[in-house]
Amino acid sequence: HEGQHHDHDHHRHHDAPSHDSLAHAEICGGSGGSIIPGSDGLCGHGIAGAGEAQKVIVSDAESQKPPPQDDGPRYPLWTHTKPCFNSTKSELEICVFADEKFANGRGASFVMTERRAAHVAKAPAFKDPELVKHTNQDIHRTAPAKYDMKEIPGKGMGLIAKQHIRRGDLIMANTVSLMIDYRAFEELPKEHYTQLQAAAVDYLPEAHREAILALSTHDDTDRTYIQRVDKIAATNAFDIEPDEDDEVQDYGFYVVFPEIARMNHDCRPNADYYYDHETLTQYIHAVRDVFPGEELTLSYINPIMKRKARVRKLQRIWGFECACPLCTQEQPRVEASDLRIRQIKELSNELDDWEPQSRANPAMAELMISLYEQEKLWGSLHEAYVSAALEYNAAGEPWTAIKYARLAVERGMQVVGPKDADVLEMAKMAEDPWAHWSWMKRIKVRGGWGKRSKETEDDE
Ligand SMILES: C[S@@+](CC[C@H](N)C(=O)[O-])C[C@H]1O[C@@H](n2cnc3c(N)ncnc32)[C@H](O)[C@@H]1O
Repeated sequence: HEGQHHDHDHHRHHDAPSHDSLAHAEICGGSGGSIIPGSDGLCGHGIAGAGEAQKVIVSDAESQKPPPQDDGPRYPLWTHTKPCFNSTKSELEICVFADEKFANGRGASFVMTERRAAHVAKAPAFKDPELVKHTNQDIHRTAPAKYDMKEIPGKGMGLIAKQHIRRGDLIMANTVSLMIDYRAFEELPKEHYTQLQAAAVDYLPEAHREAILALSTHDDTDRTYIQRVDKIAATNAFDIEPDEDDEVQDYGFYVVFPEIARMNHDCRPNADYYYDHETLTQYIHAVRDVFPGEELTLSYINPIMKRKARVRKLQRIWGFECACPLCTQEQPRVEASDLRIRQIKELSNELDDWEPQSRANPAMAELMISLYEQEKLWGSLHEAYVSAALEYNAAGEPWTAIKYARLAVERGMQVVGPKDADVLEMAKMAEDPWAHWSWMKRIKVRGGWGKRSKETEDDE
């Protein structure tokens, strides 16, 4: 049951993760090395992040002026840049890059190539700690928590709401603690990437490191330090896709966030997550109202799967028997749910088809919304609203299109975030549906506005 990670393929990018959980499962787990890498002796002499910023610094040094406050990342950026290992398959060299000062002293560690670390370091969060001032309430709390961490029978620890949390409320947000380029698992032998992981954790400031080391390993097997860090990463990491400007698009990141890592799985969760590359932050919002005493949950897998597939995937990848309310209800209810899932998939294919032969129409999108509601897929509902906005607009009904575009924005902001492509597109459509590519689309392709289609004429 090695190599678990949060599979986020239910949000738009259905085929995006290039590494299915199993790919990592094969390389994670098992025996690790035994050396705990010490300090790399490079403290305080790290390399600069972006090339551009380096130029600014060089010219400042020449003119004896201090670097401008608002230009370029802090310098030196990295407090550690070692150890490094060369790939056995390519020219790549993969190292640990740690920044103890990141996010107002919380720190963050990266296992990646120097080039990719420089790309990540261009994120505004490195320049402007104000951006992440209110995140990371776990280690040095300045606001009361909305939950308590408690032992949950059969699940290890979990988070229990201690107050009413409204739909859309932010529950917590964490900046990256340990961010690993997926290529580390492909390019390096296990004994090397596990050493990099352990060193990366070692370089985090003490309280932060302790929070990571206290995380679940899923079982209590005896392990070396390096094996334990590897198992902690495998039990708690999320898959993060590369940002649009990243020159590496085929490999994402494997990322641990210690506070978020305490949330257990439910097939119909009350919270959802999205990652923002600019702030290097994972945000967790409630997708429905949560009452005091309820456990806060996320779905570790695509929730739009039939029961058997969900149970099998959770068992295979995470090693637990799903006992969530959806998986344990009586048979007639399970069957009704599975039928709805099947219909959602069929409708989704039809609605995604923009060729003239598609039968998609607004009623089909309305049915989709209803099925999502019946299934309590609150974290995915914005997808159905997007379909409805497109269908109404394509049918030439701008006001209903605007209504659904607004609903898609409102829901989408909480689960895929304000910078998500769908959310931005829906915001634009809500302003001017007539200028959107979908305007009259289903009518035009069927023979032009006002004209009867050839098929209808032939039928008569
Ligand atoms: C990301 S951690 C969640 C927090 C963890 N329970 C803890 O004690 O820190 C993932 C691990 O929690 C446990 N877990 C999560 N959801 C569960 C569920 N629905 N049923 C049983 N165990 C679950 C499994 O051991 C899984 O490997």
